Amino acid sequence: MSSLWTLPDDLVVPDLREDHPGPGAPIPQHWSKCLGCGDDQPTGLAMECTVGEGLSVRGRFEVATRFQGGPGFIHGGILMTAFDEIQGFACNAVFRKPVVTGHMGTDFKRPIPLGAVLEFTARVDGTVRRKVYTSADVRIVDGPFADPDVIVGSSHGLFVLVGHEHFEKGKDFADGLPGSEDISSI
Ligand SMILES: CCCCC/C=C\C/C=C\C/C=C\C/C=C\CCCC(=O)SCCNC(=O)CCNC(=O)[C@H](O)C(C)(C)COP(=O)(O)OP(=O)(O)OC[C@H]1O[C@@H](n2cnc3c(N)ncnc32)[C@H](O)[C@@H]1OP(=O)(O)O
Repeated sequence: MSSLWTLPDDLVVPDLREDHPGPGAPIPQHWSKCLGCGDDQPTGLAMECTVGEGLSVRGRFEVATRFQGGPGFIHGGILMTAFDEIQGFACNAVFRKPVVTGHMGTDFKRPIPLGAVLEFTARVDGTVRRKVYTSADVRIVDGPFADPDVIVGSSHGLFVLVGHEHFEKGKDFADGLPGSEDISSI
């Protein structure tokens, strides 16, 4: 079973920037307090991301006990959080500009056990004006149920390019603010 998701006919596939780093280059957290990638967010996923082939990025994290939904398995919302993060990173790697999630859909194809090490691949499929269309999949590459040939979940997203003023509205409520070490400060 797979969700219905149709890319628009007027999709524009972006070129890679000349200074785009090659596959395997590490991508820093976008800021330390982020639930998805931050290293100063003890309840978070601390997803580690690298540049992938072409317009893609990769991300990895281990399913900790605190991410349990049904007994022994990942909570579906945690998987969606990871997909949100990695598709956001795909946009950021290609455009080096902030995006926010407008819409996301996720297919849960196989149960994912606690202790599994998940590897995500996300890519920019194209743009229409400020809209960035993305897709992603995930495999278990280590730990229980590991089989790198099996896609255990997939996702599509519509992200919207925004200016930094979008985030100004949150400053009064923020738990810290991005620093120079975070890619958000670019
Ligand atoms: C303090 C400084 C901090 C600076 C941080 C800076 C940067 C961060 C940098 C890097 C990040 C790196 C990696 C990212 C990692 C993770 C990402 C996680 C992302 C999130 O987790 S983020 C939280 C959840 N997210 C929201 O909190 C969004 C709430 N929302 C809004 O803020 C508005 O809704 C917005 C801005 C989306 C649009 O508003 P708007 O007024 O700017 O523009 P508008 O409405 O015109 O939409 C423009 C075109 O998008 C289409 N469109 C819009 N929404 C759609 C939908 N749902 N479905 C289908 N199409 C949609 C329209 O139909 C139109 O399409 P068209 O061009 O065809 O007319």
